[in-house]
Amino acid sequence: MAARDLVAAMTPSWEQAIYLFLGIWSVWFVGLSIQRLWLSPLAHIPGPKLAALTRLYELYYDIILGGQYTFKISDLHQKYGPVVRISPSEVHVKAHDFHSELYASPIRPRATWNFWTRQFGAPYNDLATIDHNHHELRRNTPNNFSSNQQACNLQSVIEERVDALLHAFARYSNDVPGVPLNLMYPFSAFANDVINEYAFARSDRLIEKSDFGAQVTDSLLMGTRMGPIVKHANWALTFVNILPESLSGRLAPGWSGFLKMQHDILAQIQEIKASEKTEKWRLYIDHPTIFHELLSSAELPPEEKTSARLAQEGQILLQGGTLTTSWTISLAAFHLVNKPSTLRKLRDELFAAFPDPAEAMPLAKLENLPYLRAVVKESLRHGIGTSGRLARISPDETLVYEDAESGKEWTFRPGTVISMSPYMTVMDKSIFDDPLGFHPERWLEEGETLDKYLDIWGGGTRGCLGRSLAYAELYLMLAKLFRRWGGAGVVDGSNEGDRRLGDVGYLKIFETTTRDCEMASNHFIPISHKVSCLSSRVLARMRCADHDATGQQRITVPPRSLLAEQR
Ligand code: HEM
Repeated sequence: MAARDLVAAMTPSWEQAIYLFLGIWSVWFVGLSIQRLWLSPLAHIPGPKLAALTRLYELYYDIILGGQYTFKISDLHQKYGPVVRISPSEVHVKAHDFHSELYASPIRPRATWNFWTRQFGAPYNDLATIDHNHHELRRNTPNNFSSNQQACNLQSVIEERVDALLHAFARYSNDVPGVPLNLMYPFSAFANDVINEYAFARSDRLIEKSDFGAQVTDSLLMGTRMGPIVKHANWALTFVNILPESLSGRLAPGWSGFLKMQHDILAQIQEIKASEKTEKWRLYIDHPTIFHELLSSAELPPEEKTSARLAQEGQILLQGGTLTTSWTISLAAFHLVNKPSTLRKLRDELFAAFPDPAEAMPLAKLENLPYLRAVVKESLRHGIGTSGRLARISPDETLVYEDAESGKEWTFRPGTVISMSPYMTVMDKSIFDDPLGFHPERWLEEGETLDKYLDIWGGGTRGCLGRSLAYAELYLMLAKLFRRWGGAGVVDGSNEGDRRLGDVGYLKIFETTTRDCEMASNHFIPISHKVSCLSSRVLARMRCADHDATGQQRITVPPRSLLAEQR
């Protein structure tokens, strides 16, 4: 009896329990605040106190306002200078001359940060690998795979898909003349087919589908839109993953398509694994898939060759290889048609270099056409690449940044999380005059001096793996498209463009303005305005030349059968 009384006396009431909890929480909160605001090695870095105190500050801009933190960080730099503390453990630097110091050469190890890599939802992937040496090990095999030489070797694969797309454009404009087409989908189908063919030696041939496989693009976009949520609340991904697929597909629109992509990749890996040491494996010698490369690598230990890990490599290749490139091509097409003076110059150059439209277009020759090269660079600048920041940690080297303007020196201890954003360089007025304008000429006038500011590929040993492939796709697509198709201004607006005898057709802009194409939010890749209807990023009405409603120029049109013969 006495013991029971003692237990009862010691058991706190609900009220007491709440006070106890609040007391402990307050002590913890005060301690944490003192540590973050005054004792942290980052305490001397300027920035908003709230950002230094809690990650909820970043969450507010990322999730509540929807991908707005990049813009907020820009504002913070205006207020606090080139070095700003943007979260309890992250410093952001806006100073291009620090880029080579932060991203550094391979002999200066750079790790990355697990909070930052969570957004990719693929923790075993190369891009998400934290440790420098581990990343090197994983990266080494696909690095050989994605060399310049490999992109050249696969020129025929890329060209075949470009031709297929131009054929699909002609078919579309004949079948439904004047009906607008959202160009993002066909260009995304193109990039997706190429990366599938390039890395997995197979293709869903989205270009041939009547809607250009729009669901695949939407699923990939949905994956990137989940990024900020997964970064701040990683459990959300675990939760969605443990739900039955029929339910998770309904909760997150586009998720079913994303899961299908993952299943397809896994199925292919299992098929390839099963074919090891058989005749089928040998059939791939001419065009090995990334999985053949990884599985036969002598450097990679068995734990690096599990199906789950390989599937994540495949997933990031598909995501990285589709949306970035296709968005850049969409922007190039939009801006060229929207600014006829640039289209005219490009077409003059293409017509002079390739008098016969059916002539082969070797990549090496295209890369040496100055105006085309300038158009590609300007489009990449507008595309930004990854609109988010790229974080690095120097594990054992102290980094120093000296602000030339103020003479102030900043020292970052080993282990400090430091990030920079390509967006802030490529949209910097002091480097690129009228940064939102489309001016390929700047790359001709200022020669190679601007090249170092086009840092959209990231840097150091972790820089983009698909750079050569992306360049090859951009050159071939833009050259072939605008050698055969002209531009005709804006639907219900100006008819000014560039239409020439022999053109297969022309592109006209439909309900899209330059502002619509500007970055409106960051979901690791830039998402443009018209956020509510992502699908309307760039619209172009297409017509084969005989459907020319303006009557300005009647051009003999190749009938569909002739188009097919030309190929
Ligand atoms: C316009 C086109 C593209 C742009 C602007 C771009 C940009 C980038 C950037 C900024 C990074 C992060 C680099 C870093 O952390 O320093 C990256 C990584 C990556 N990209 Fe691209 N990318 C493009 C196209 C492609 C293509 C076509 C592929 C497919 C082969 C690809 C595959 C990858 C992969 C696998 C990584 C991770 C590399 C690693 O961590 O080792 N990208 N890309």
